[in-house]
Amino acid sequence: MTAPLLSVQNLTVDFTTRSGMVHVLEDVSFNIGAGEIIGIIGESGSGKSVTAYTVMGILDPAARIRSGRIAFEGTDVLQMDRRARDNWRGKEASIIFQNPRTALNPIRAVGDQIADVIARHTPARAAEVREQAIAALKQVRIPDPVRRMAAFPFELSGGLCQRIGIAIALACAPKLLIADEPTTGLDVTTQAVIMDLIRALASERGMSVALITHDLALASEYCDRIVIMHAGHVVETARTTDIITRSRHPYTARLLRSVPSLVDQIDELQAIEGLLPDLRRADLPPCRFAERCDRRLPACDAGKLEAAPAGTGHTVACRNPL
Ligand SMILES: Nc1ncnc2c1ncn2[C@@H]1O[C@H](COP(=O)(O)OP(=O)(O)OP(=O)(O)O)[C@@H](O)[C@H]1O
Repeated sequence: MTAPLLSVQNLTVDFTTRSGMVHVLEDVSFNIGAGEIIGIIGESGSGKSVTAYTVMGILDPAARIRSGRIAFEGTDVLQMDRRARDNWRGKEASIIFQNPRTALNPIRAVGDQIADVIARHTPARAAEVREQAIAALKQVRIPDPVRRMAAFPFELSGGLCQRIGIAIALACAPKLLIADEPTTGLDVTTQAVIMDLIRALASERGMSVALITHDLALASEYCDRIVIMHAGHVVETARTTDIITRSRHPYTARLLRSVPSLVDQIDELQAIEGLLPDLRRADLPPCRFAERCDRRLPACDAGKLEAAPAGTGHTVACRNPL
C-alpha cells in the first residue's frame, strides 16, 4: 500500500474560553491518499472545521493542540517552523471556505487576489503573474477571464465568487485541497456546478480533496471514502459504498436515515434525536454518542474507546456496532 498524502494521527485539540476548557477534538485519526476525495461528515459542532484549520495551521489563538501528528508526505507539519508552514500553506495544501463572498477581500479586484498568491509562492515576474492569474480564472471556467480580472467580489454571483475562491486555492497547484462546506448558501444548480468543477480539477491534477460537509448525500455522490465525526471523535471510516450499504456505527445509521435521497421509503426518514454533549464537560464519556444511543451497553462507559477494523478499509469506534 502506498503511503497516504496526509495522515492525521491522534489529534487532540482544546480551546480555552471564559467558561472553561472546550474539549473539541480527541484522538482524531484519518488518512487521505494521493488523488483521493474524502468526505468529512458530521453535524454542526462535530469538529470538522477545527480539524481542517488544524491541518492548515490557521487555528484560533485560543486553541491548544494537546497531542497528535499531521504528516504530509511523511513530514510532520506541526513541527514545521512558522516560515516553512506559511510556505507550505497555499503551495502544497489550500482551503476554500463556506462563504465565498466573505472569504474574499471586498475591496481588492479578484485578479489581484489571485496574483497575490502566485507572487507569494513563485518567483514569476509581474507580467507572468498576470498571465498565470488569467490562466487560473480560465481553469475554473470563468467566462471572459481577462475582463473578470478587474471585477470586485460584489460584482459577481455567489457561484462565481466560489470559483474565484477555488482559483485562488489552486493557483499554485497544491496536492491537497480542503473544501470546507464549499456549496453552502449556493442554489442547488450552482452547488452541482461547483462540485463537478472540484471533482474535474482534482482528477485533471491528481489532487486530493477533503470535502467537509454535513450533507451525506452530497458526499456520497462525490467522495471515494467517508470519515464520520461526532462531537470531536472519528466514529467510522469506510469506502463510500460501505458507509451507505453496511455502516456499523449507530450514529452513521442515524445520519443515513435522516437523508431523504438515501432512504428507500419516505416514512423511514427520521430526524437525528438528541444533542451533541457539552464539550466543556470534564466528565465526557469515552463514547460521546452514548447518551444519544439506543444500543448503549454498560461496556460503552468503561475505559478509552479505540477504533477497530470492521472490514477492508473500514474502521468503527463502537462497543456495540450494528
Ligand atoms: N474559537 C473557539 N473557541 C471555543 N470553541 C470553539 C472555537 N471554535 C470552535 N469551537 C468549538 O469547537 C466545536 C467544533 O466546531 P467546528 O466549527 O469545528 O464544528 P463543525 O463540525 O465544523 O460545525 P459546522 O458544520 O457548524 O461548521 C464546537 O463545539 C465549537 O463551539
